[in-house]
Amino acid sequence: MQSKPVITISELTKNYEGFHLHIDELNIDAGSFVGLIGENGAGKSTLLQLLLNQIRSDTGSIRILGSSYQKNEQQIKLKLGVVLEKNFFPLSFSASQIKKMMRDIYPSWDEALFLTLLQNFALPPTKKLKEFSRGMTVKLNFAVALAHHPQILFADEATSGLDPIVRREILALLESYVQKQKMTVVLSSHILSDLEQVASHFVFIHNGEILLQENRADLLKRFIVTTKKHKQCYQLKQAETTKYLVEVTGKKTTDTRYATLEEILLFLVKGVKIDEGTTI
Ligand SMILES: Nc1ncnc2c1ncn2[C@@H]1O[C@H](COP(=O)(O)OP(=O)(O)OP(=O)(O)O)[C@@H](O)[C@H]1O
Repeated sequence: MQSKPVITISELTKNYEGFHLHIDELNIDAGSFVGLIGENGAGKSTLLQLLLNQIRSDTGSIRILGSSYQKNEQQIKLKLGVVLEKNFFPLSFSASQIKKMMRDIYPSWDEALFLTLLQNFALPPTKKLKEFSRGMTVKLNFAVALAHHPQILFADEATSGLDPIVRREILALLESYVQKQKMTVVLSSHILSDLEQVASHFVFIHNGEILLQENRADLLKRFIVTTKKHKQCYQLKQAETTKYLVEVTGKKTTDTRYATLEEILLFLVKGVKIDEGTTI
């Protein structure tokens, strides 16, 4: 059965000097874990800011949970969880003080869940944020974002600068919310190996446009890496060997392997597409 989209974008544009974001169409279904990926300056944060109504688009429309910000901003925002790269809570606050603040904002605030998350993350309730490490701060921000049962969670580069163990802990938690509660996650990250493990869909932005949107299972089975040149392939010259990315047409042979997400993106952006008849 097809899920209903919880995010619908059509003909969205946003212009800055020297940068143009243009998204024809993007639909994100409930219960998806979307990895938003792209090079520095590709437009990931701009798209997330538009999705959160932090900036206005020049043209086009965004519908979140079947409604628009023009009509229902407050109701929509109460159903969203947000974790950004920078912490936005006062550093003089403790987790307990943040808890008091959040329960006045969110009618769906779940105090028991928040305390459980603090405990699971081993976060002290009374220590001030200014005494937290980066990892502790990020965990707290996720605990706050999850404790009001958001239907969609947006995270922009939130796990950058964290060690792999903390990142895995956070991603596994998000994965469990997606699977058990059909929460939708849209998470931007440059750590492609993380996303390769947890994301169910990838949206790849390049120069302000969506170059690729595909589900994980299809994308990671679509390309193989080989050292043999094929008639139609992407070539990436590296220091020692030249590797080719080939779209899978038949069976994968034993001398090839599936491309990683990082290789696919690197080949698509930096690789040279070799068409039939081209000599290299
Ligand atoms: N407020 C702004 N005013 C002018 N230009 C902006 C503004 N915000 C973003 N831009 C420009 O929009 C482009 C996309 O930036 P954005 O932050 O969306 O990229 P990103 O994909 O999130 O990059 P990164 O991975 O480096 O965080 C950049 O060229 C940036 O300079």
